[in-house]
Amino acid sequence: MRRGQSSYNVVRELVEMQDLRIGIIGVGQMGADHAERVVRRISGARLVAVSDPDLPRANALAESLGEIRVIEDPLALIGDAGVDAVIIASPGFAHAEQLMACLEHAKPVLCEKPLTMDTESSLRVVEAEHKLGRQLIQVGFMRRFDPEYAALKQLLDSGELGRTLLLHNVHRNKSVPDTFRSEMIVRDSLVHEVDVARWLFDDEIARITVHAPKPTSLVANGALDPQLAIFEMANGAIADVEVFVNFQVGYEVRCEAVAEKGSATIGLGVDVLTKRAGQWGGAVPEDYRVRFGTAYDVEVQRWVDATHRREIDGPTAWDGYAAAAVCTAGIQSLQEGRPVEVEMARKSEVLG
Ligand SMILES: NC(=O)C1=CN([C@@H]2O[C@H](COP(=O)(O)OP(=O)(O)OC[C@H]3O[C@@H](n4cnc5c(N)ncnc54)[C@H](O)[C@@H]3O)[C@@H](O)[C@H]2O)C=CC1
Ligand SMILES: O=C1[C@@H](O)[C@H](O)[C@@H](O)[C@H](O)[C@H]1O
Repeated sequence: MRRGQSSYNVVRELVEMQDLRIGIIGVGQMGADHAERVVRRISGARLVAVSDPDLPRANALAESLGEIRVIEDPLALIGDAGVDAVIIASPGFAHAEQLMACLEHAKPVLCEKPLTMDTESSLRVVEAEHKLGRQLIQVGFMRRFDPEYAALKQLLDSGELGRTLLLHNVHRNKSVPDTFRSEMIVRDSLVHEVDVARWLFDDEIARITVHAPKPTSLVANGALDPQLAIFEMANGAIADVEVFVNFQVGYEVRCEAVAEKGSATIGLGVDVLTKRAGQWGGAVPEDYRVRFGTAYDVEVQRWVDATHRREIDGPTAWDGYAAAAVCTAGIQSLQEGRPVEVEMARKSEVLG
């Protein structure tokens, strides 16, 4: 014990020494949300650094959350000896380079989806991680941690309803920025259902068709919105997905699984059903941060806990790669107006 130091402080310091020291890259909407989560709700970890090319934004966030360093260069944050683990919440185009740097420095990383922007770079990431002989990358497909999705997965896996034959999905955002084009709807939004279908069916998507009905007149950037996607799973099951990112009303995510002996639906929002002033109904969440707040909390807490054990506990780099391959085929389908086979390396050939 140092002179003048209380035993309480010694214990506190020991606890803090064991905390995972997290650095966050990209502190826009999602990164700022994760920063607040790590500071206020996650145990066994503390936020020590942030990085964002928008320095005023990074400075303002760091100041509002306490003693947090701002490291201008994201690669310097990854290499910093005071950072044990990284959350990547930069835009998708920056992920490949930042993930490779995390692998180079052997830093565990929770990377927001998409893993990278294309199949080839995603595969390079998978291969680089495999070479290290340790899984360091977890991908931010947070729906796997949502209590409703988790209950649905458990029910389907129990076999109580027989084999699952179909999934009907709805994915609607209130609105997105003007820069959100047709391809982004596939890569940034539909990618969640790509992961959900692979996860719930425990199977790969063999073929994808993305249809573009007459677009909403409420976006002026030429985006094909809404889109209707059909995933044909390798084992013959089918999932359909409506993605509509300028729905105006609010955020809605639903999934109905149809099985041999019954069906199960999540995302009805029935827990907020109210009756008042001669009307009945409930609130529609504004966005994903509201609808999936618990899922993000569980995702980050389980990632922190697993990182302490030198493991990951969630979607792997392979899952990110598979999703990238499906989205690449999906974009081709959207452009060519036909079903497209998904081209993917064999898992056993890449991972042994
Ligand atoms: N899991 C989920 O439900 C969600 C995931 N996301 C994902 O999170 C990531 C970030 O998305 P948003 O926060 O919505 O975007 P955003 O545009 O709100 O924030 C991105 C931030 O990254 C910064 N940035 C730009 N280039 C950078 C670089 N090269 N290195 C580091 N930072 C850089 C920007 O200045 C900005 O502050 C994306 O991968 C996105 O797909 C976003 C929303 C929800
Ligand atoms: O990941 C997300 C956003 O990037 C995307 O833009 C939204 O469509 C999704 O609902 C949200 O979960």
